[in-house]
Amino acid sequence: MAQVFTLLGVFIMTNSSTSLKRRKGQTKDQSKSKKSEPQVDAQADEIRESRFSEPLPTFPKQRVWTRIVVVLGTLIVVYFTSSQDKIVNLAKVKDSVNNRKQDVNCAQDYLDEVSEYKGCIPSSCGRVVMDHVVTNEEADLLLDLAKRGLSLGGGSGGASILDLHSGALSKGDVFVDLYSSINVSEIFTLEDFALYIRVRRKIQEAVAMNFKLQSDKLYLTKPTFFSRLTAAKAVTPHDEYWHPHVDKDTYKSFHYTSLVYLTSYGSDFQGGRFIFDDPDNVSTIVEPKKGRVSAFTSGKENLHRVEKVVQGTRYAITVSFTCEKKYAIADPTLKSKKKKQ
Ligand SMILES: O=C(O)CCC(=O)C(=O)O
Ligand SMILES: [Fe+2]
Repeated sequence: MAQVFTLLGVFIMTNSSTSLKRRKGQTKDQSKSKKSEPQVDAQADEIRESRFSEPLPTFPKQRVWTRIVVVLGTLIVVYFTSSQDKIVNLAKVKDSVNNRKQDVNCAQDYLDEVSEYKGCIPSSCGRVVMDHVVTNEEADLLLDLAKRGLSLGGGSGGASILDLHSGALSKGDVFVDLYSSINVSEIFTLEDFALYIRVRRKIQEAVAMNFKLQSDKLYLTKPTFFSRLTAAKAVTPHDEYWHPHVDKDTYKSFHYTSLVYLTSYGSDFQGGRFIFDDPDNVSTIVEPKKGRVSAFTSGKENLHRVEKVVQGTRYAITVSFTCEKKYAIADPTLKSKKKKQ
């Protein structure tokens, strides 16, 4: 706003000096005409003198005020429009990207923490989008897996999750343990787990490559889950997925977050874009697309949110990695999930 007032001040000063010049100019002209008409009588001189000593006529004053109003209005519009979001599209659905990376400065606390893990320190913090790590076929199979699992539960609000590791599944307003109520081999196959493990390993390699890490210094960590988002009204706070958050604040163990999208923005659902809320009101947007992987450092440098889904169903997998071995989790296996008696 300071700029607005500075500009306004400059404008008013410019305007008053113009008025002054105009008045000076008038005096000069008058003296010129005096020289060319030496016989002007005393009465006319008196009238001229009294005209110059009078206040300025009202017409220029109106012009000044009109200009002030116009300039002020323009500056206010400029001020408010410039304080609105600036959009950066990191990856749109129509794009097909290999490794589209955007570097950002690491948050100091993230850097301090991660610096303790040799081989797990990013070359720079940031985000990367990759459309060729997970194939379309793998994405379709993972989508089918997610639908099968979620068909046994499903939240009453707009967000449902399925965690293949723990068996946590949204059901109504709560989470249930899927593996305690069913024999897992009734719904999932060995191939499902093999696919899940293959995909998560490919993602781990891709994260390591893009952030220049040693892949074996990264460990899968929890929670790692499938998500299904719809436009249904939120029932519990868990349904409010659209709030800006920092993954590392929510989950202490996270150092790298990755997302695999199983459906596409624009065709399978509307809304639901992934947004990094960057400094200076910049919104950096990733449009979810089937098979697209988005990965980022999990610190405060990557504050983010998911837009509300307004139509359709959005499926994704959150796959998270840590540098801290004690937070590592094993890959899920079909065998270890037995129906509890
Ligand atoms: O599904 C997404 O795009 C992001 C989800 C997310 O922010 C999270 O799981 O922490
Ligand atoms: Fe997140």
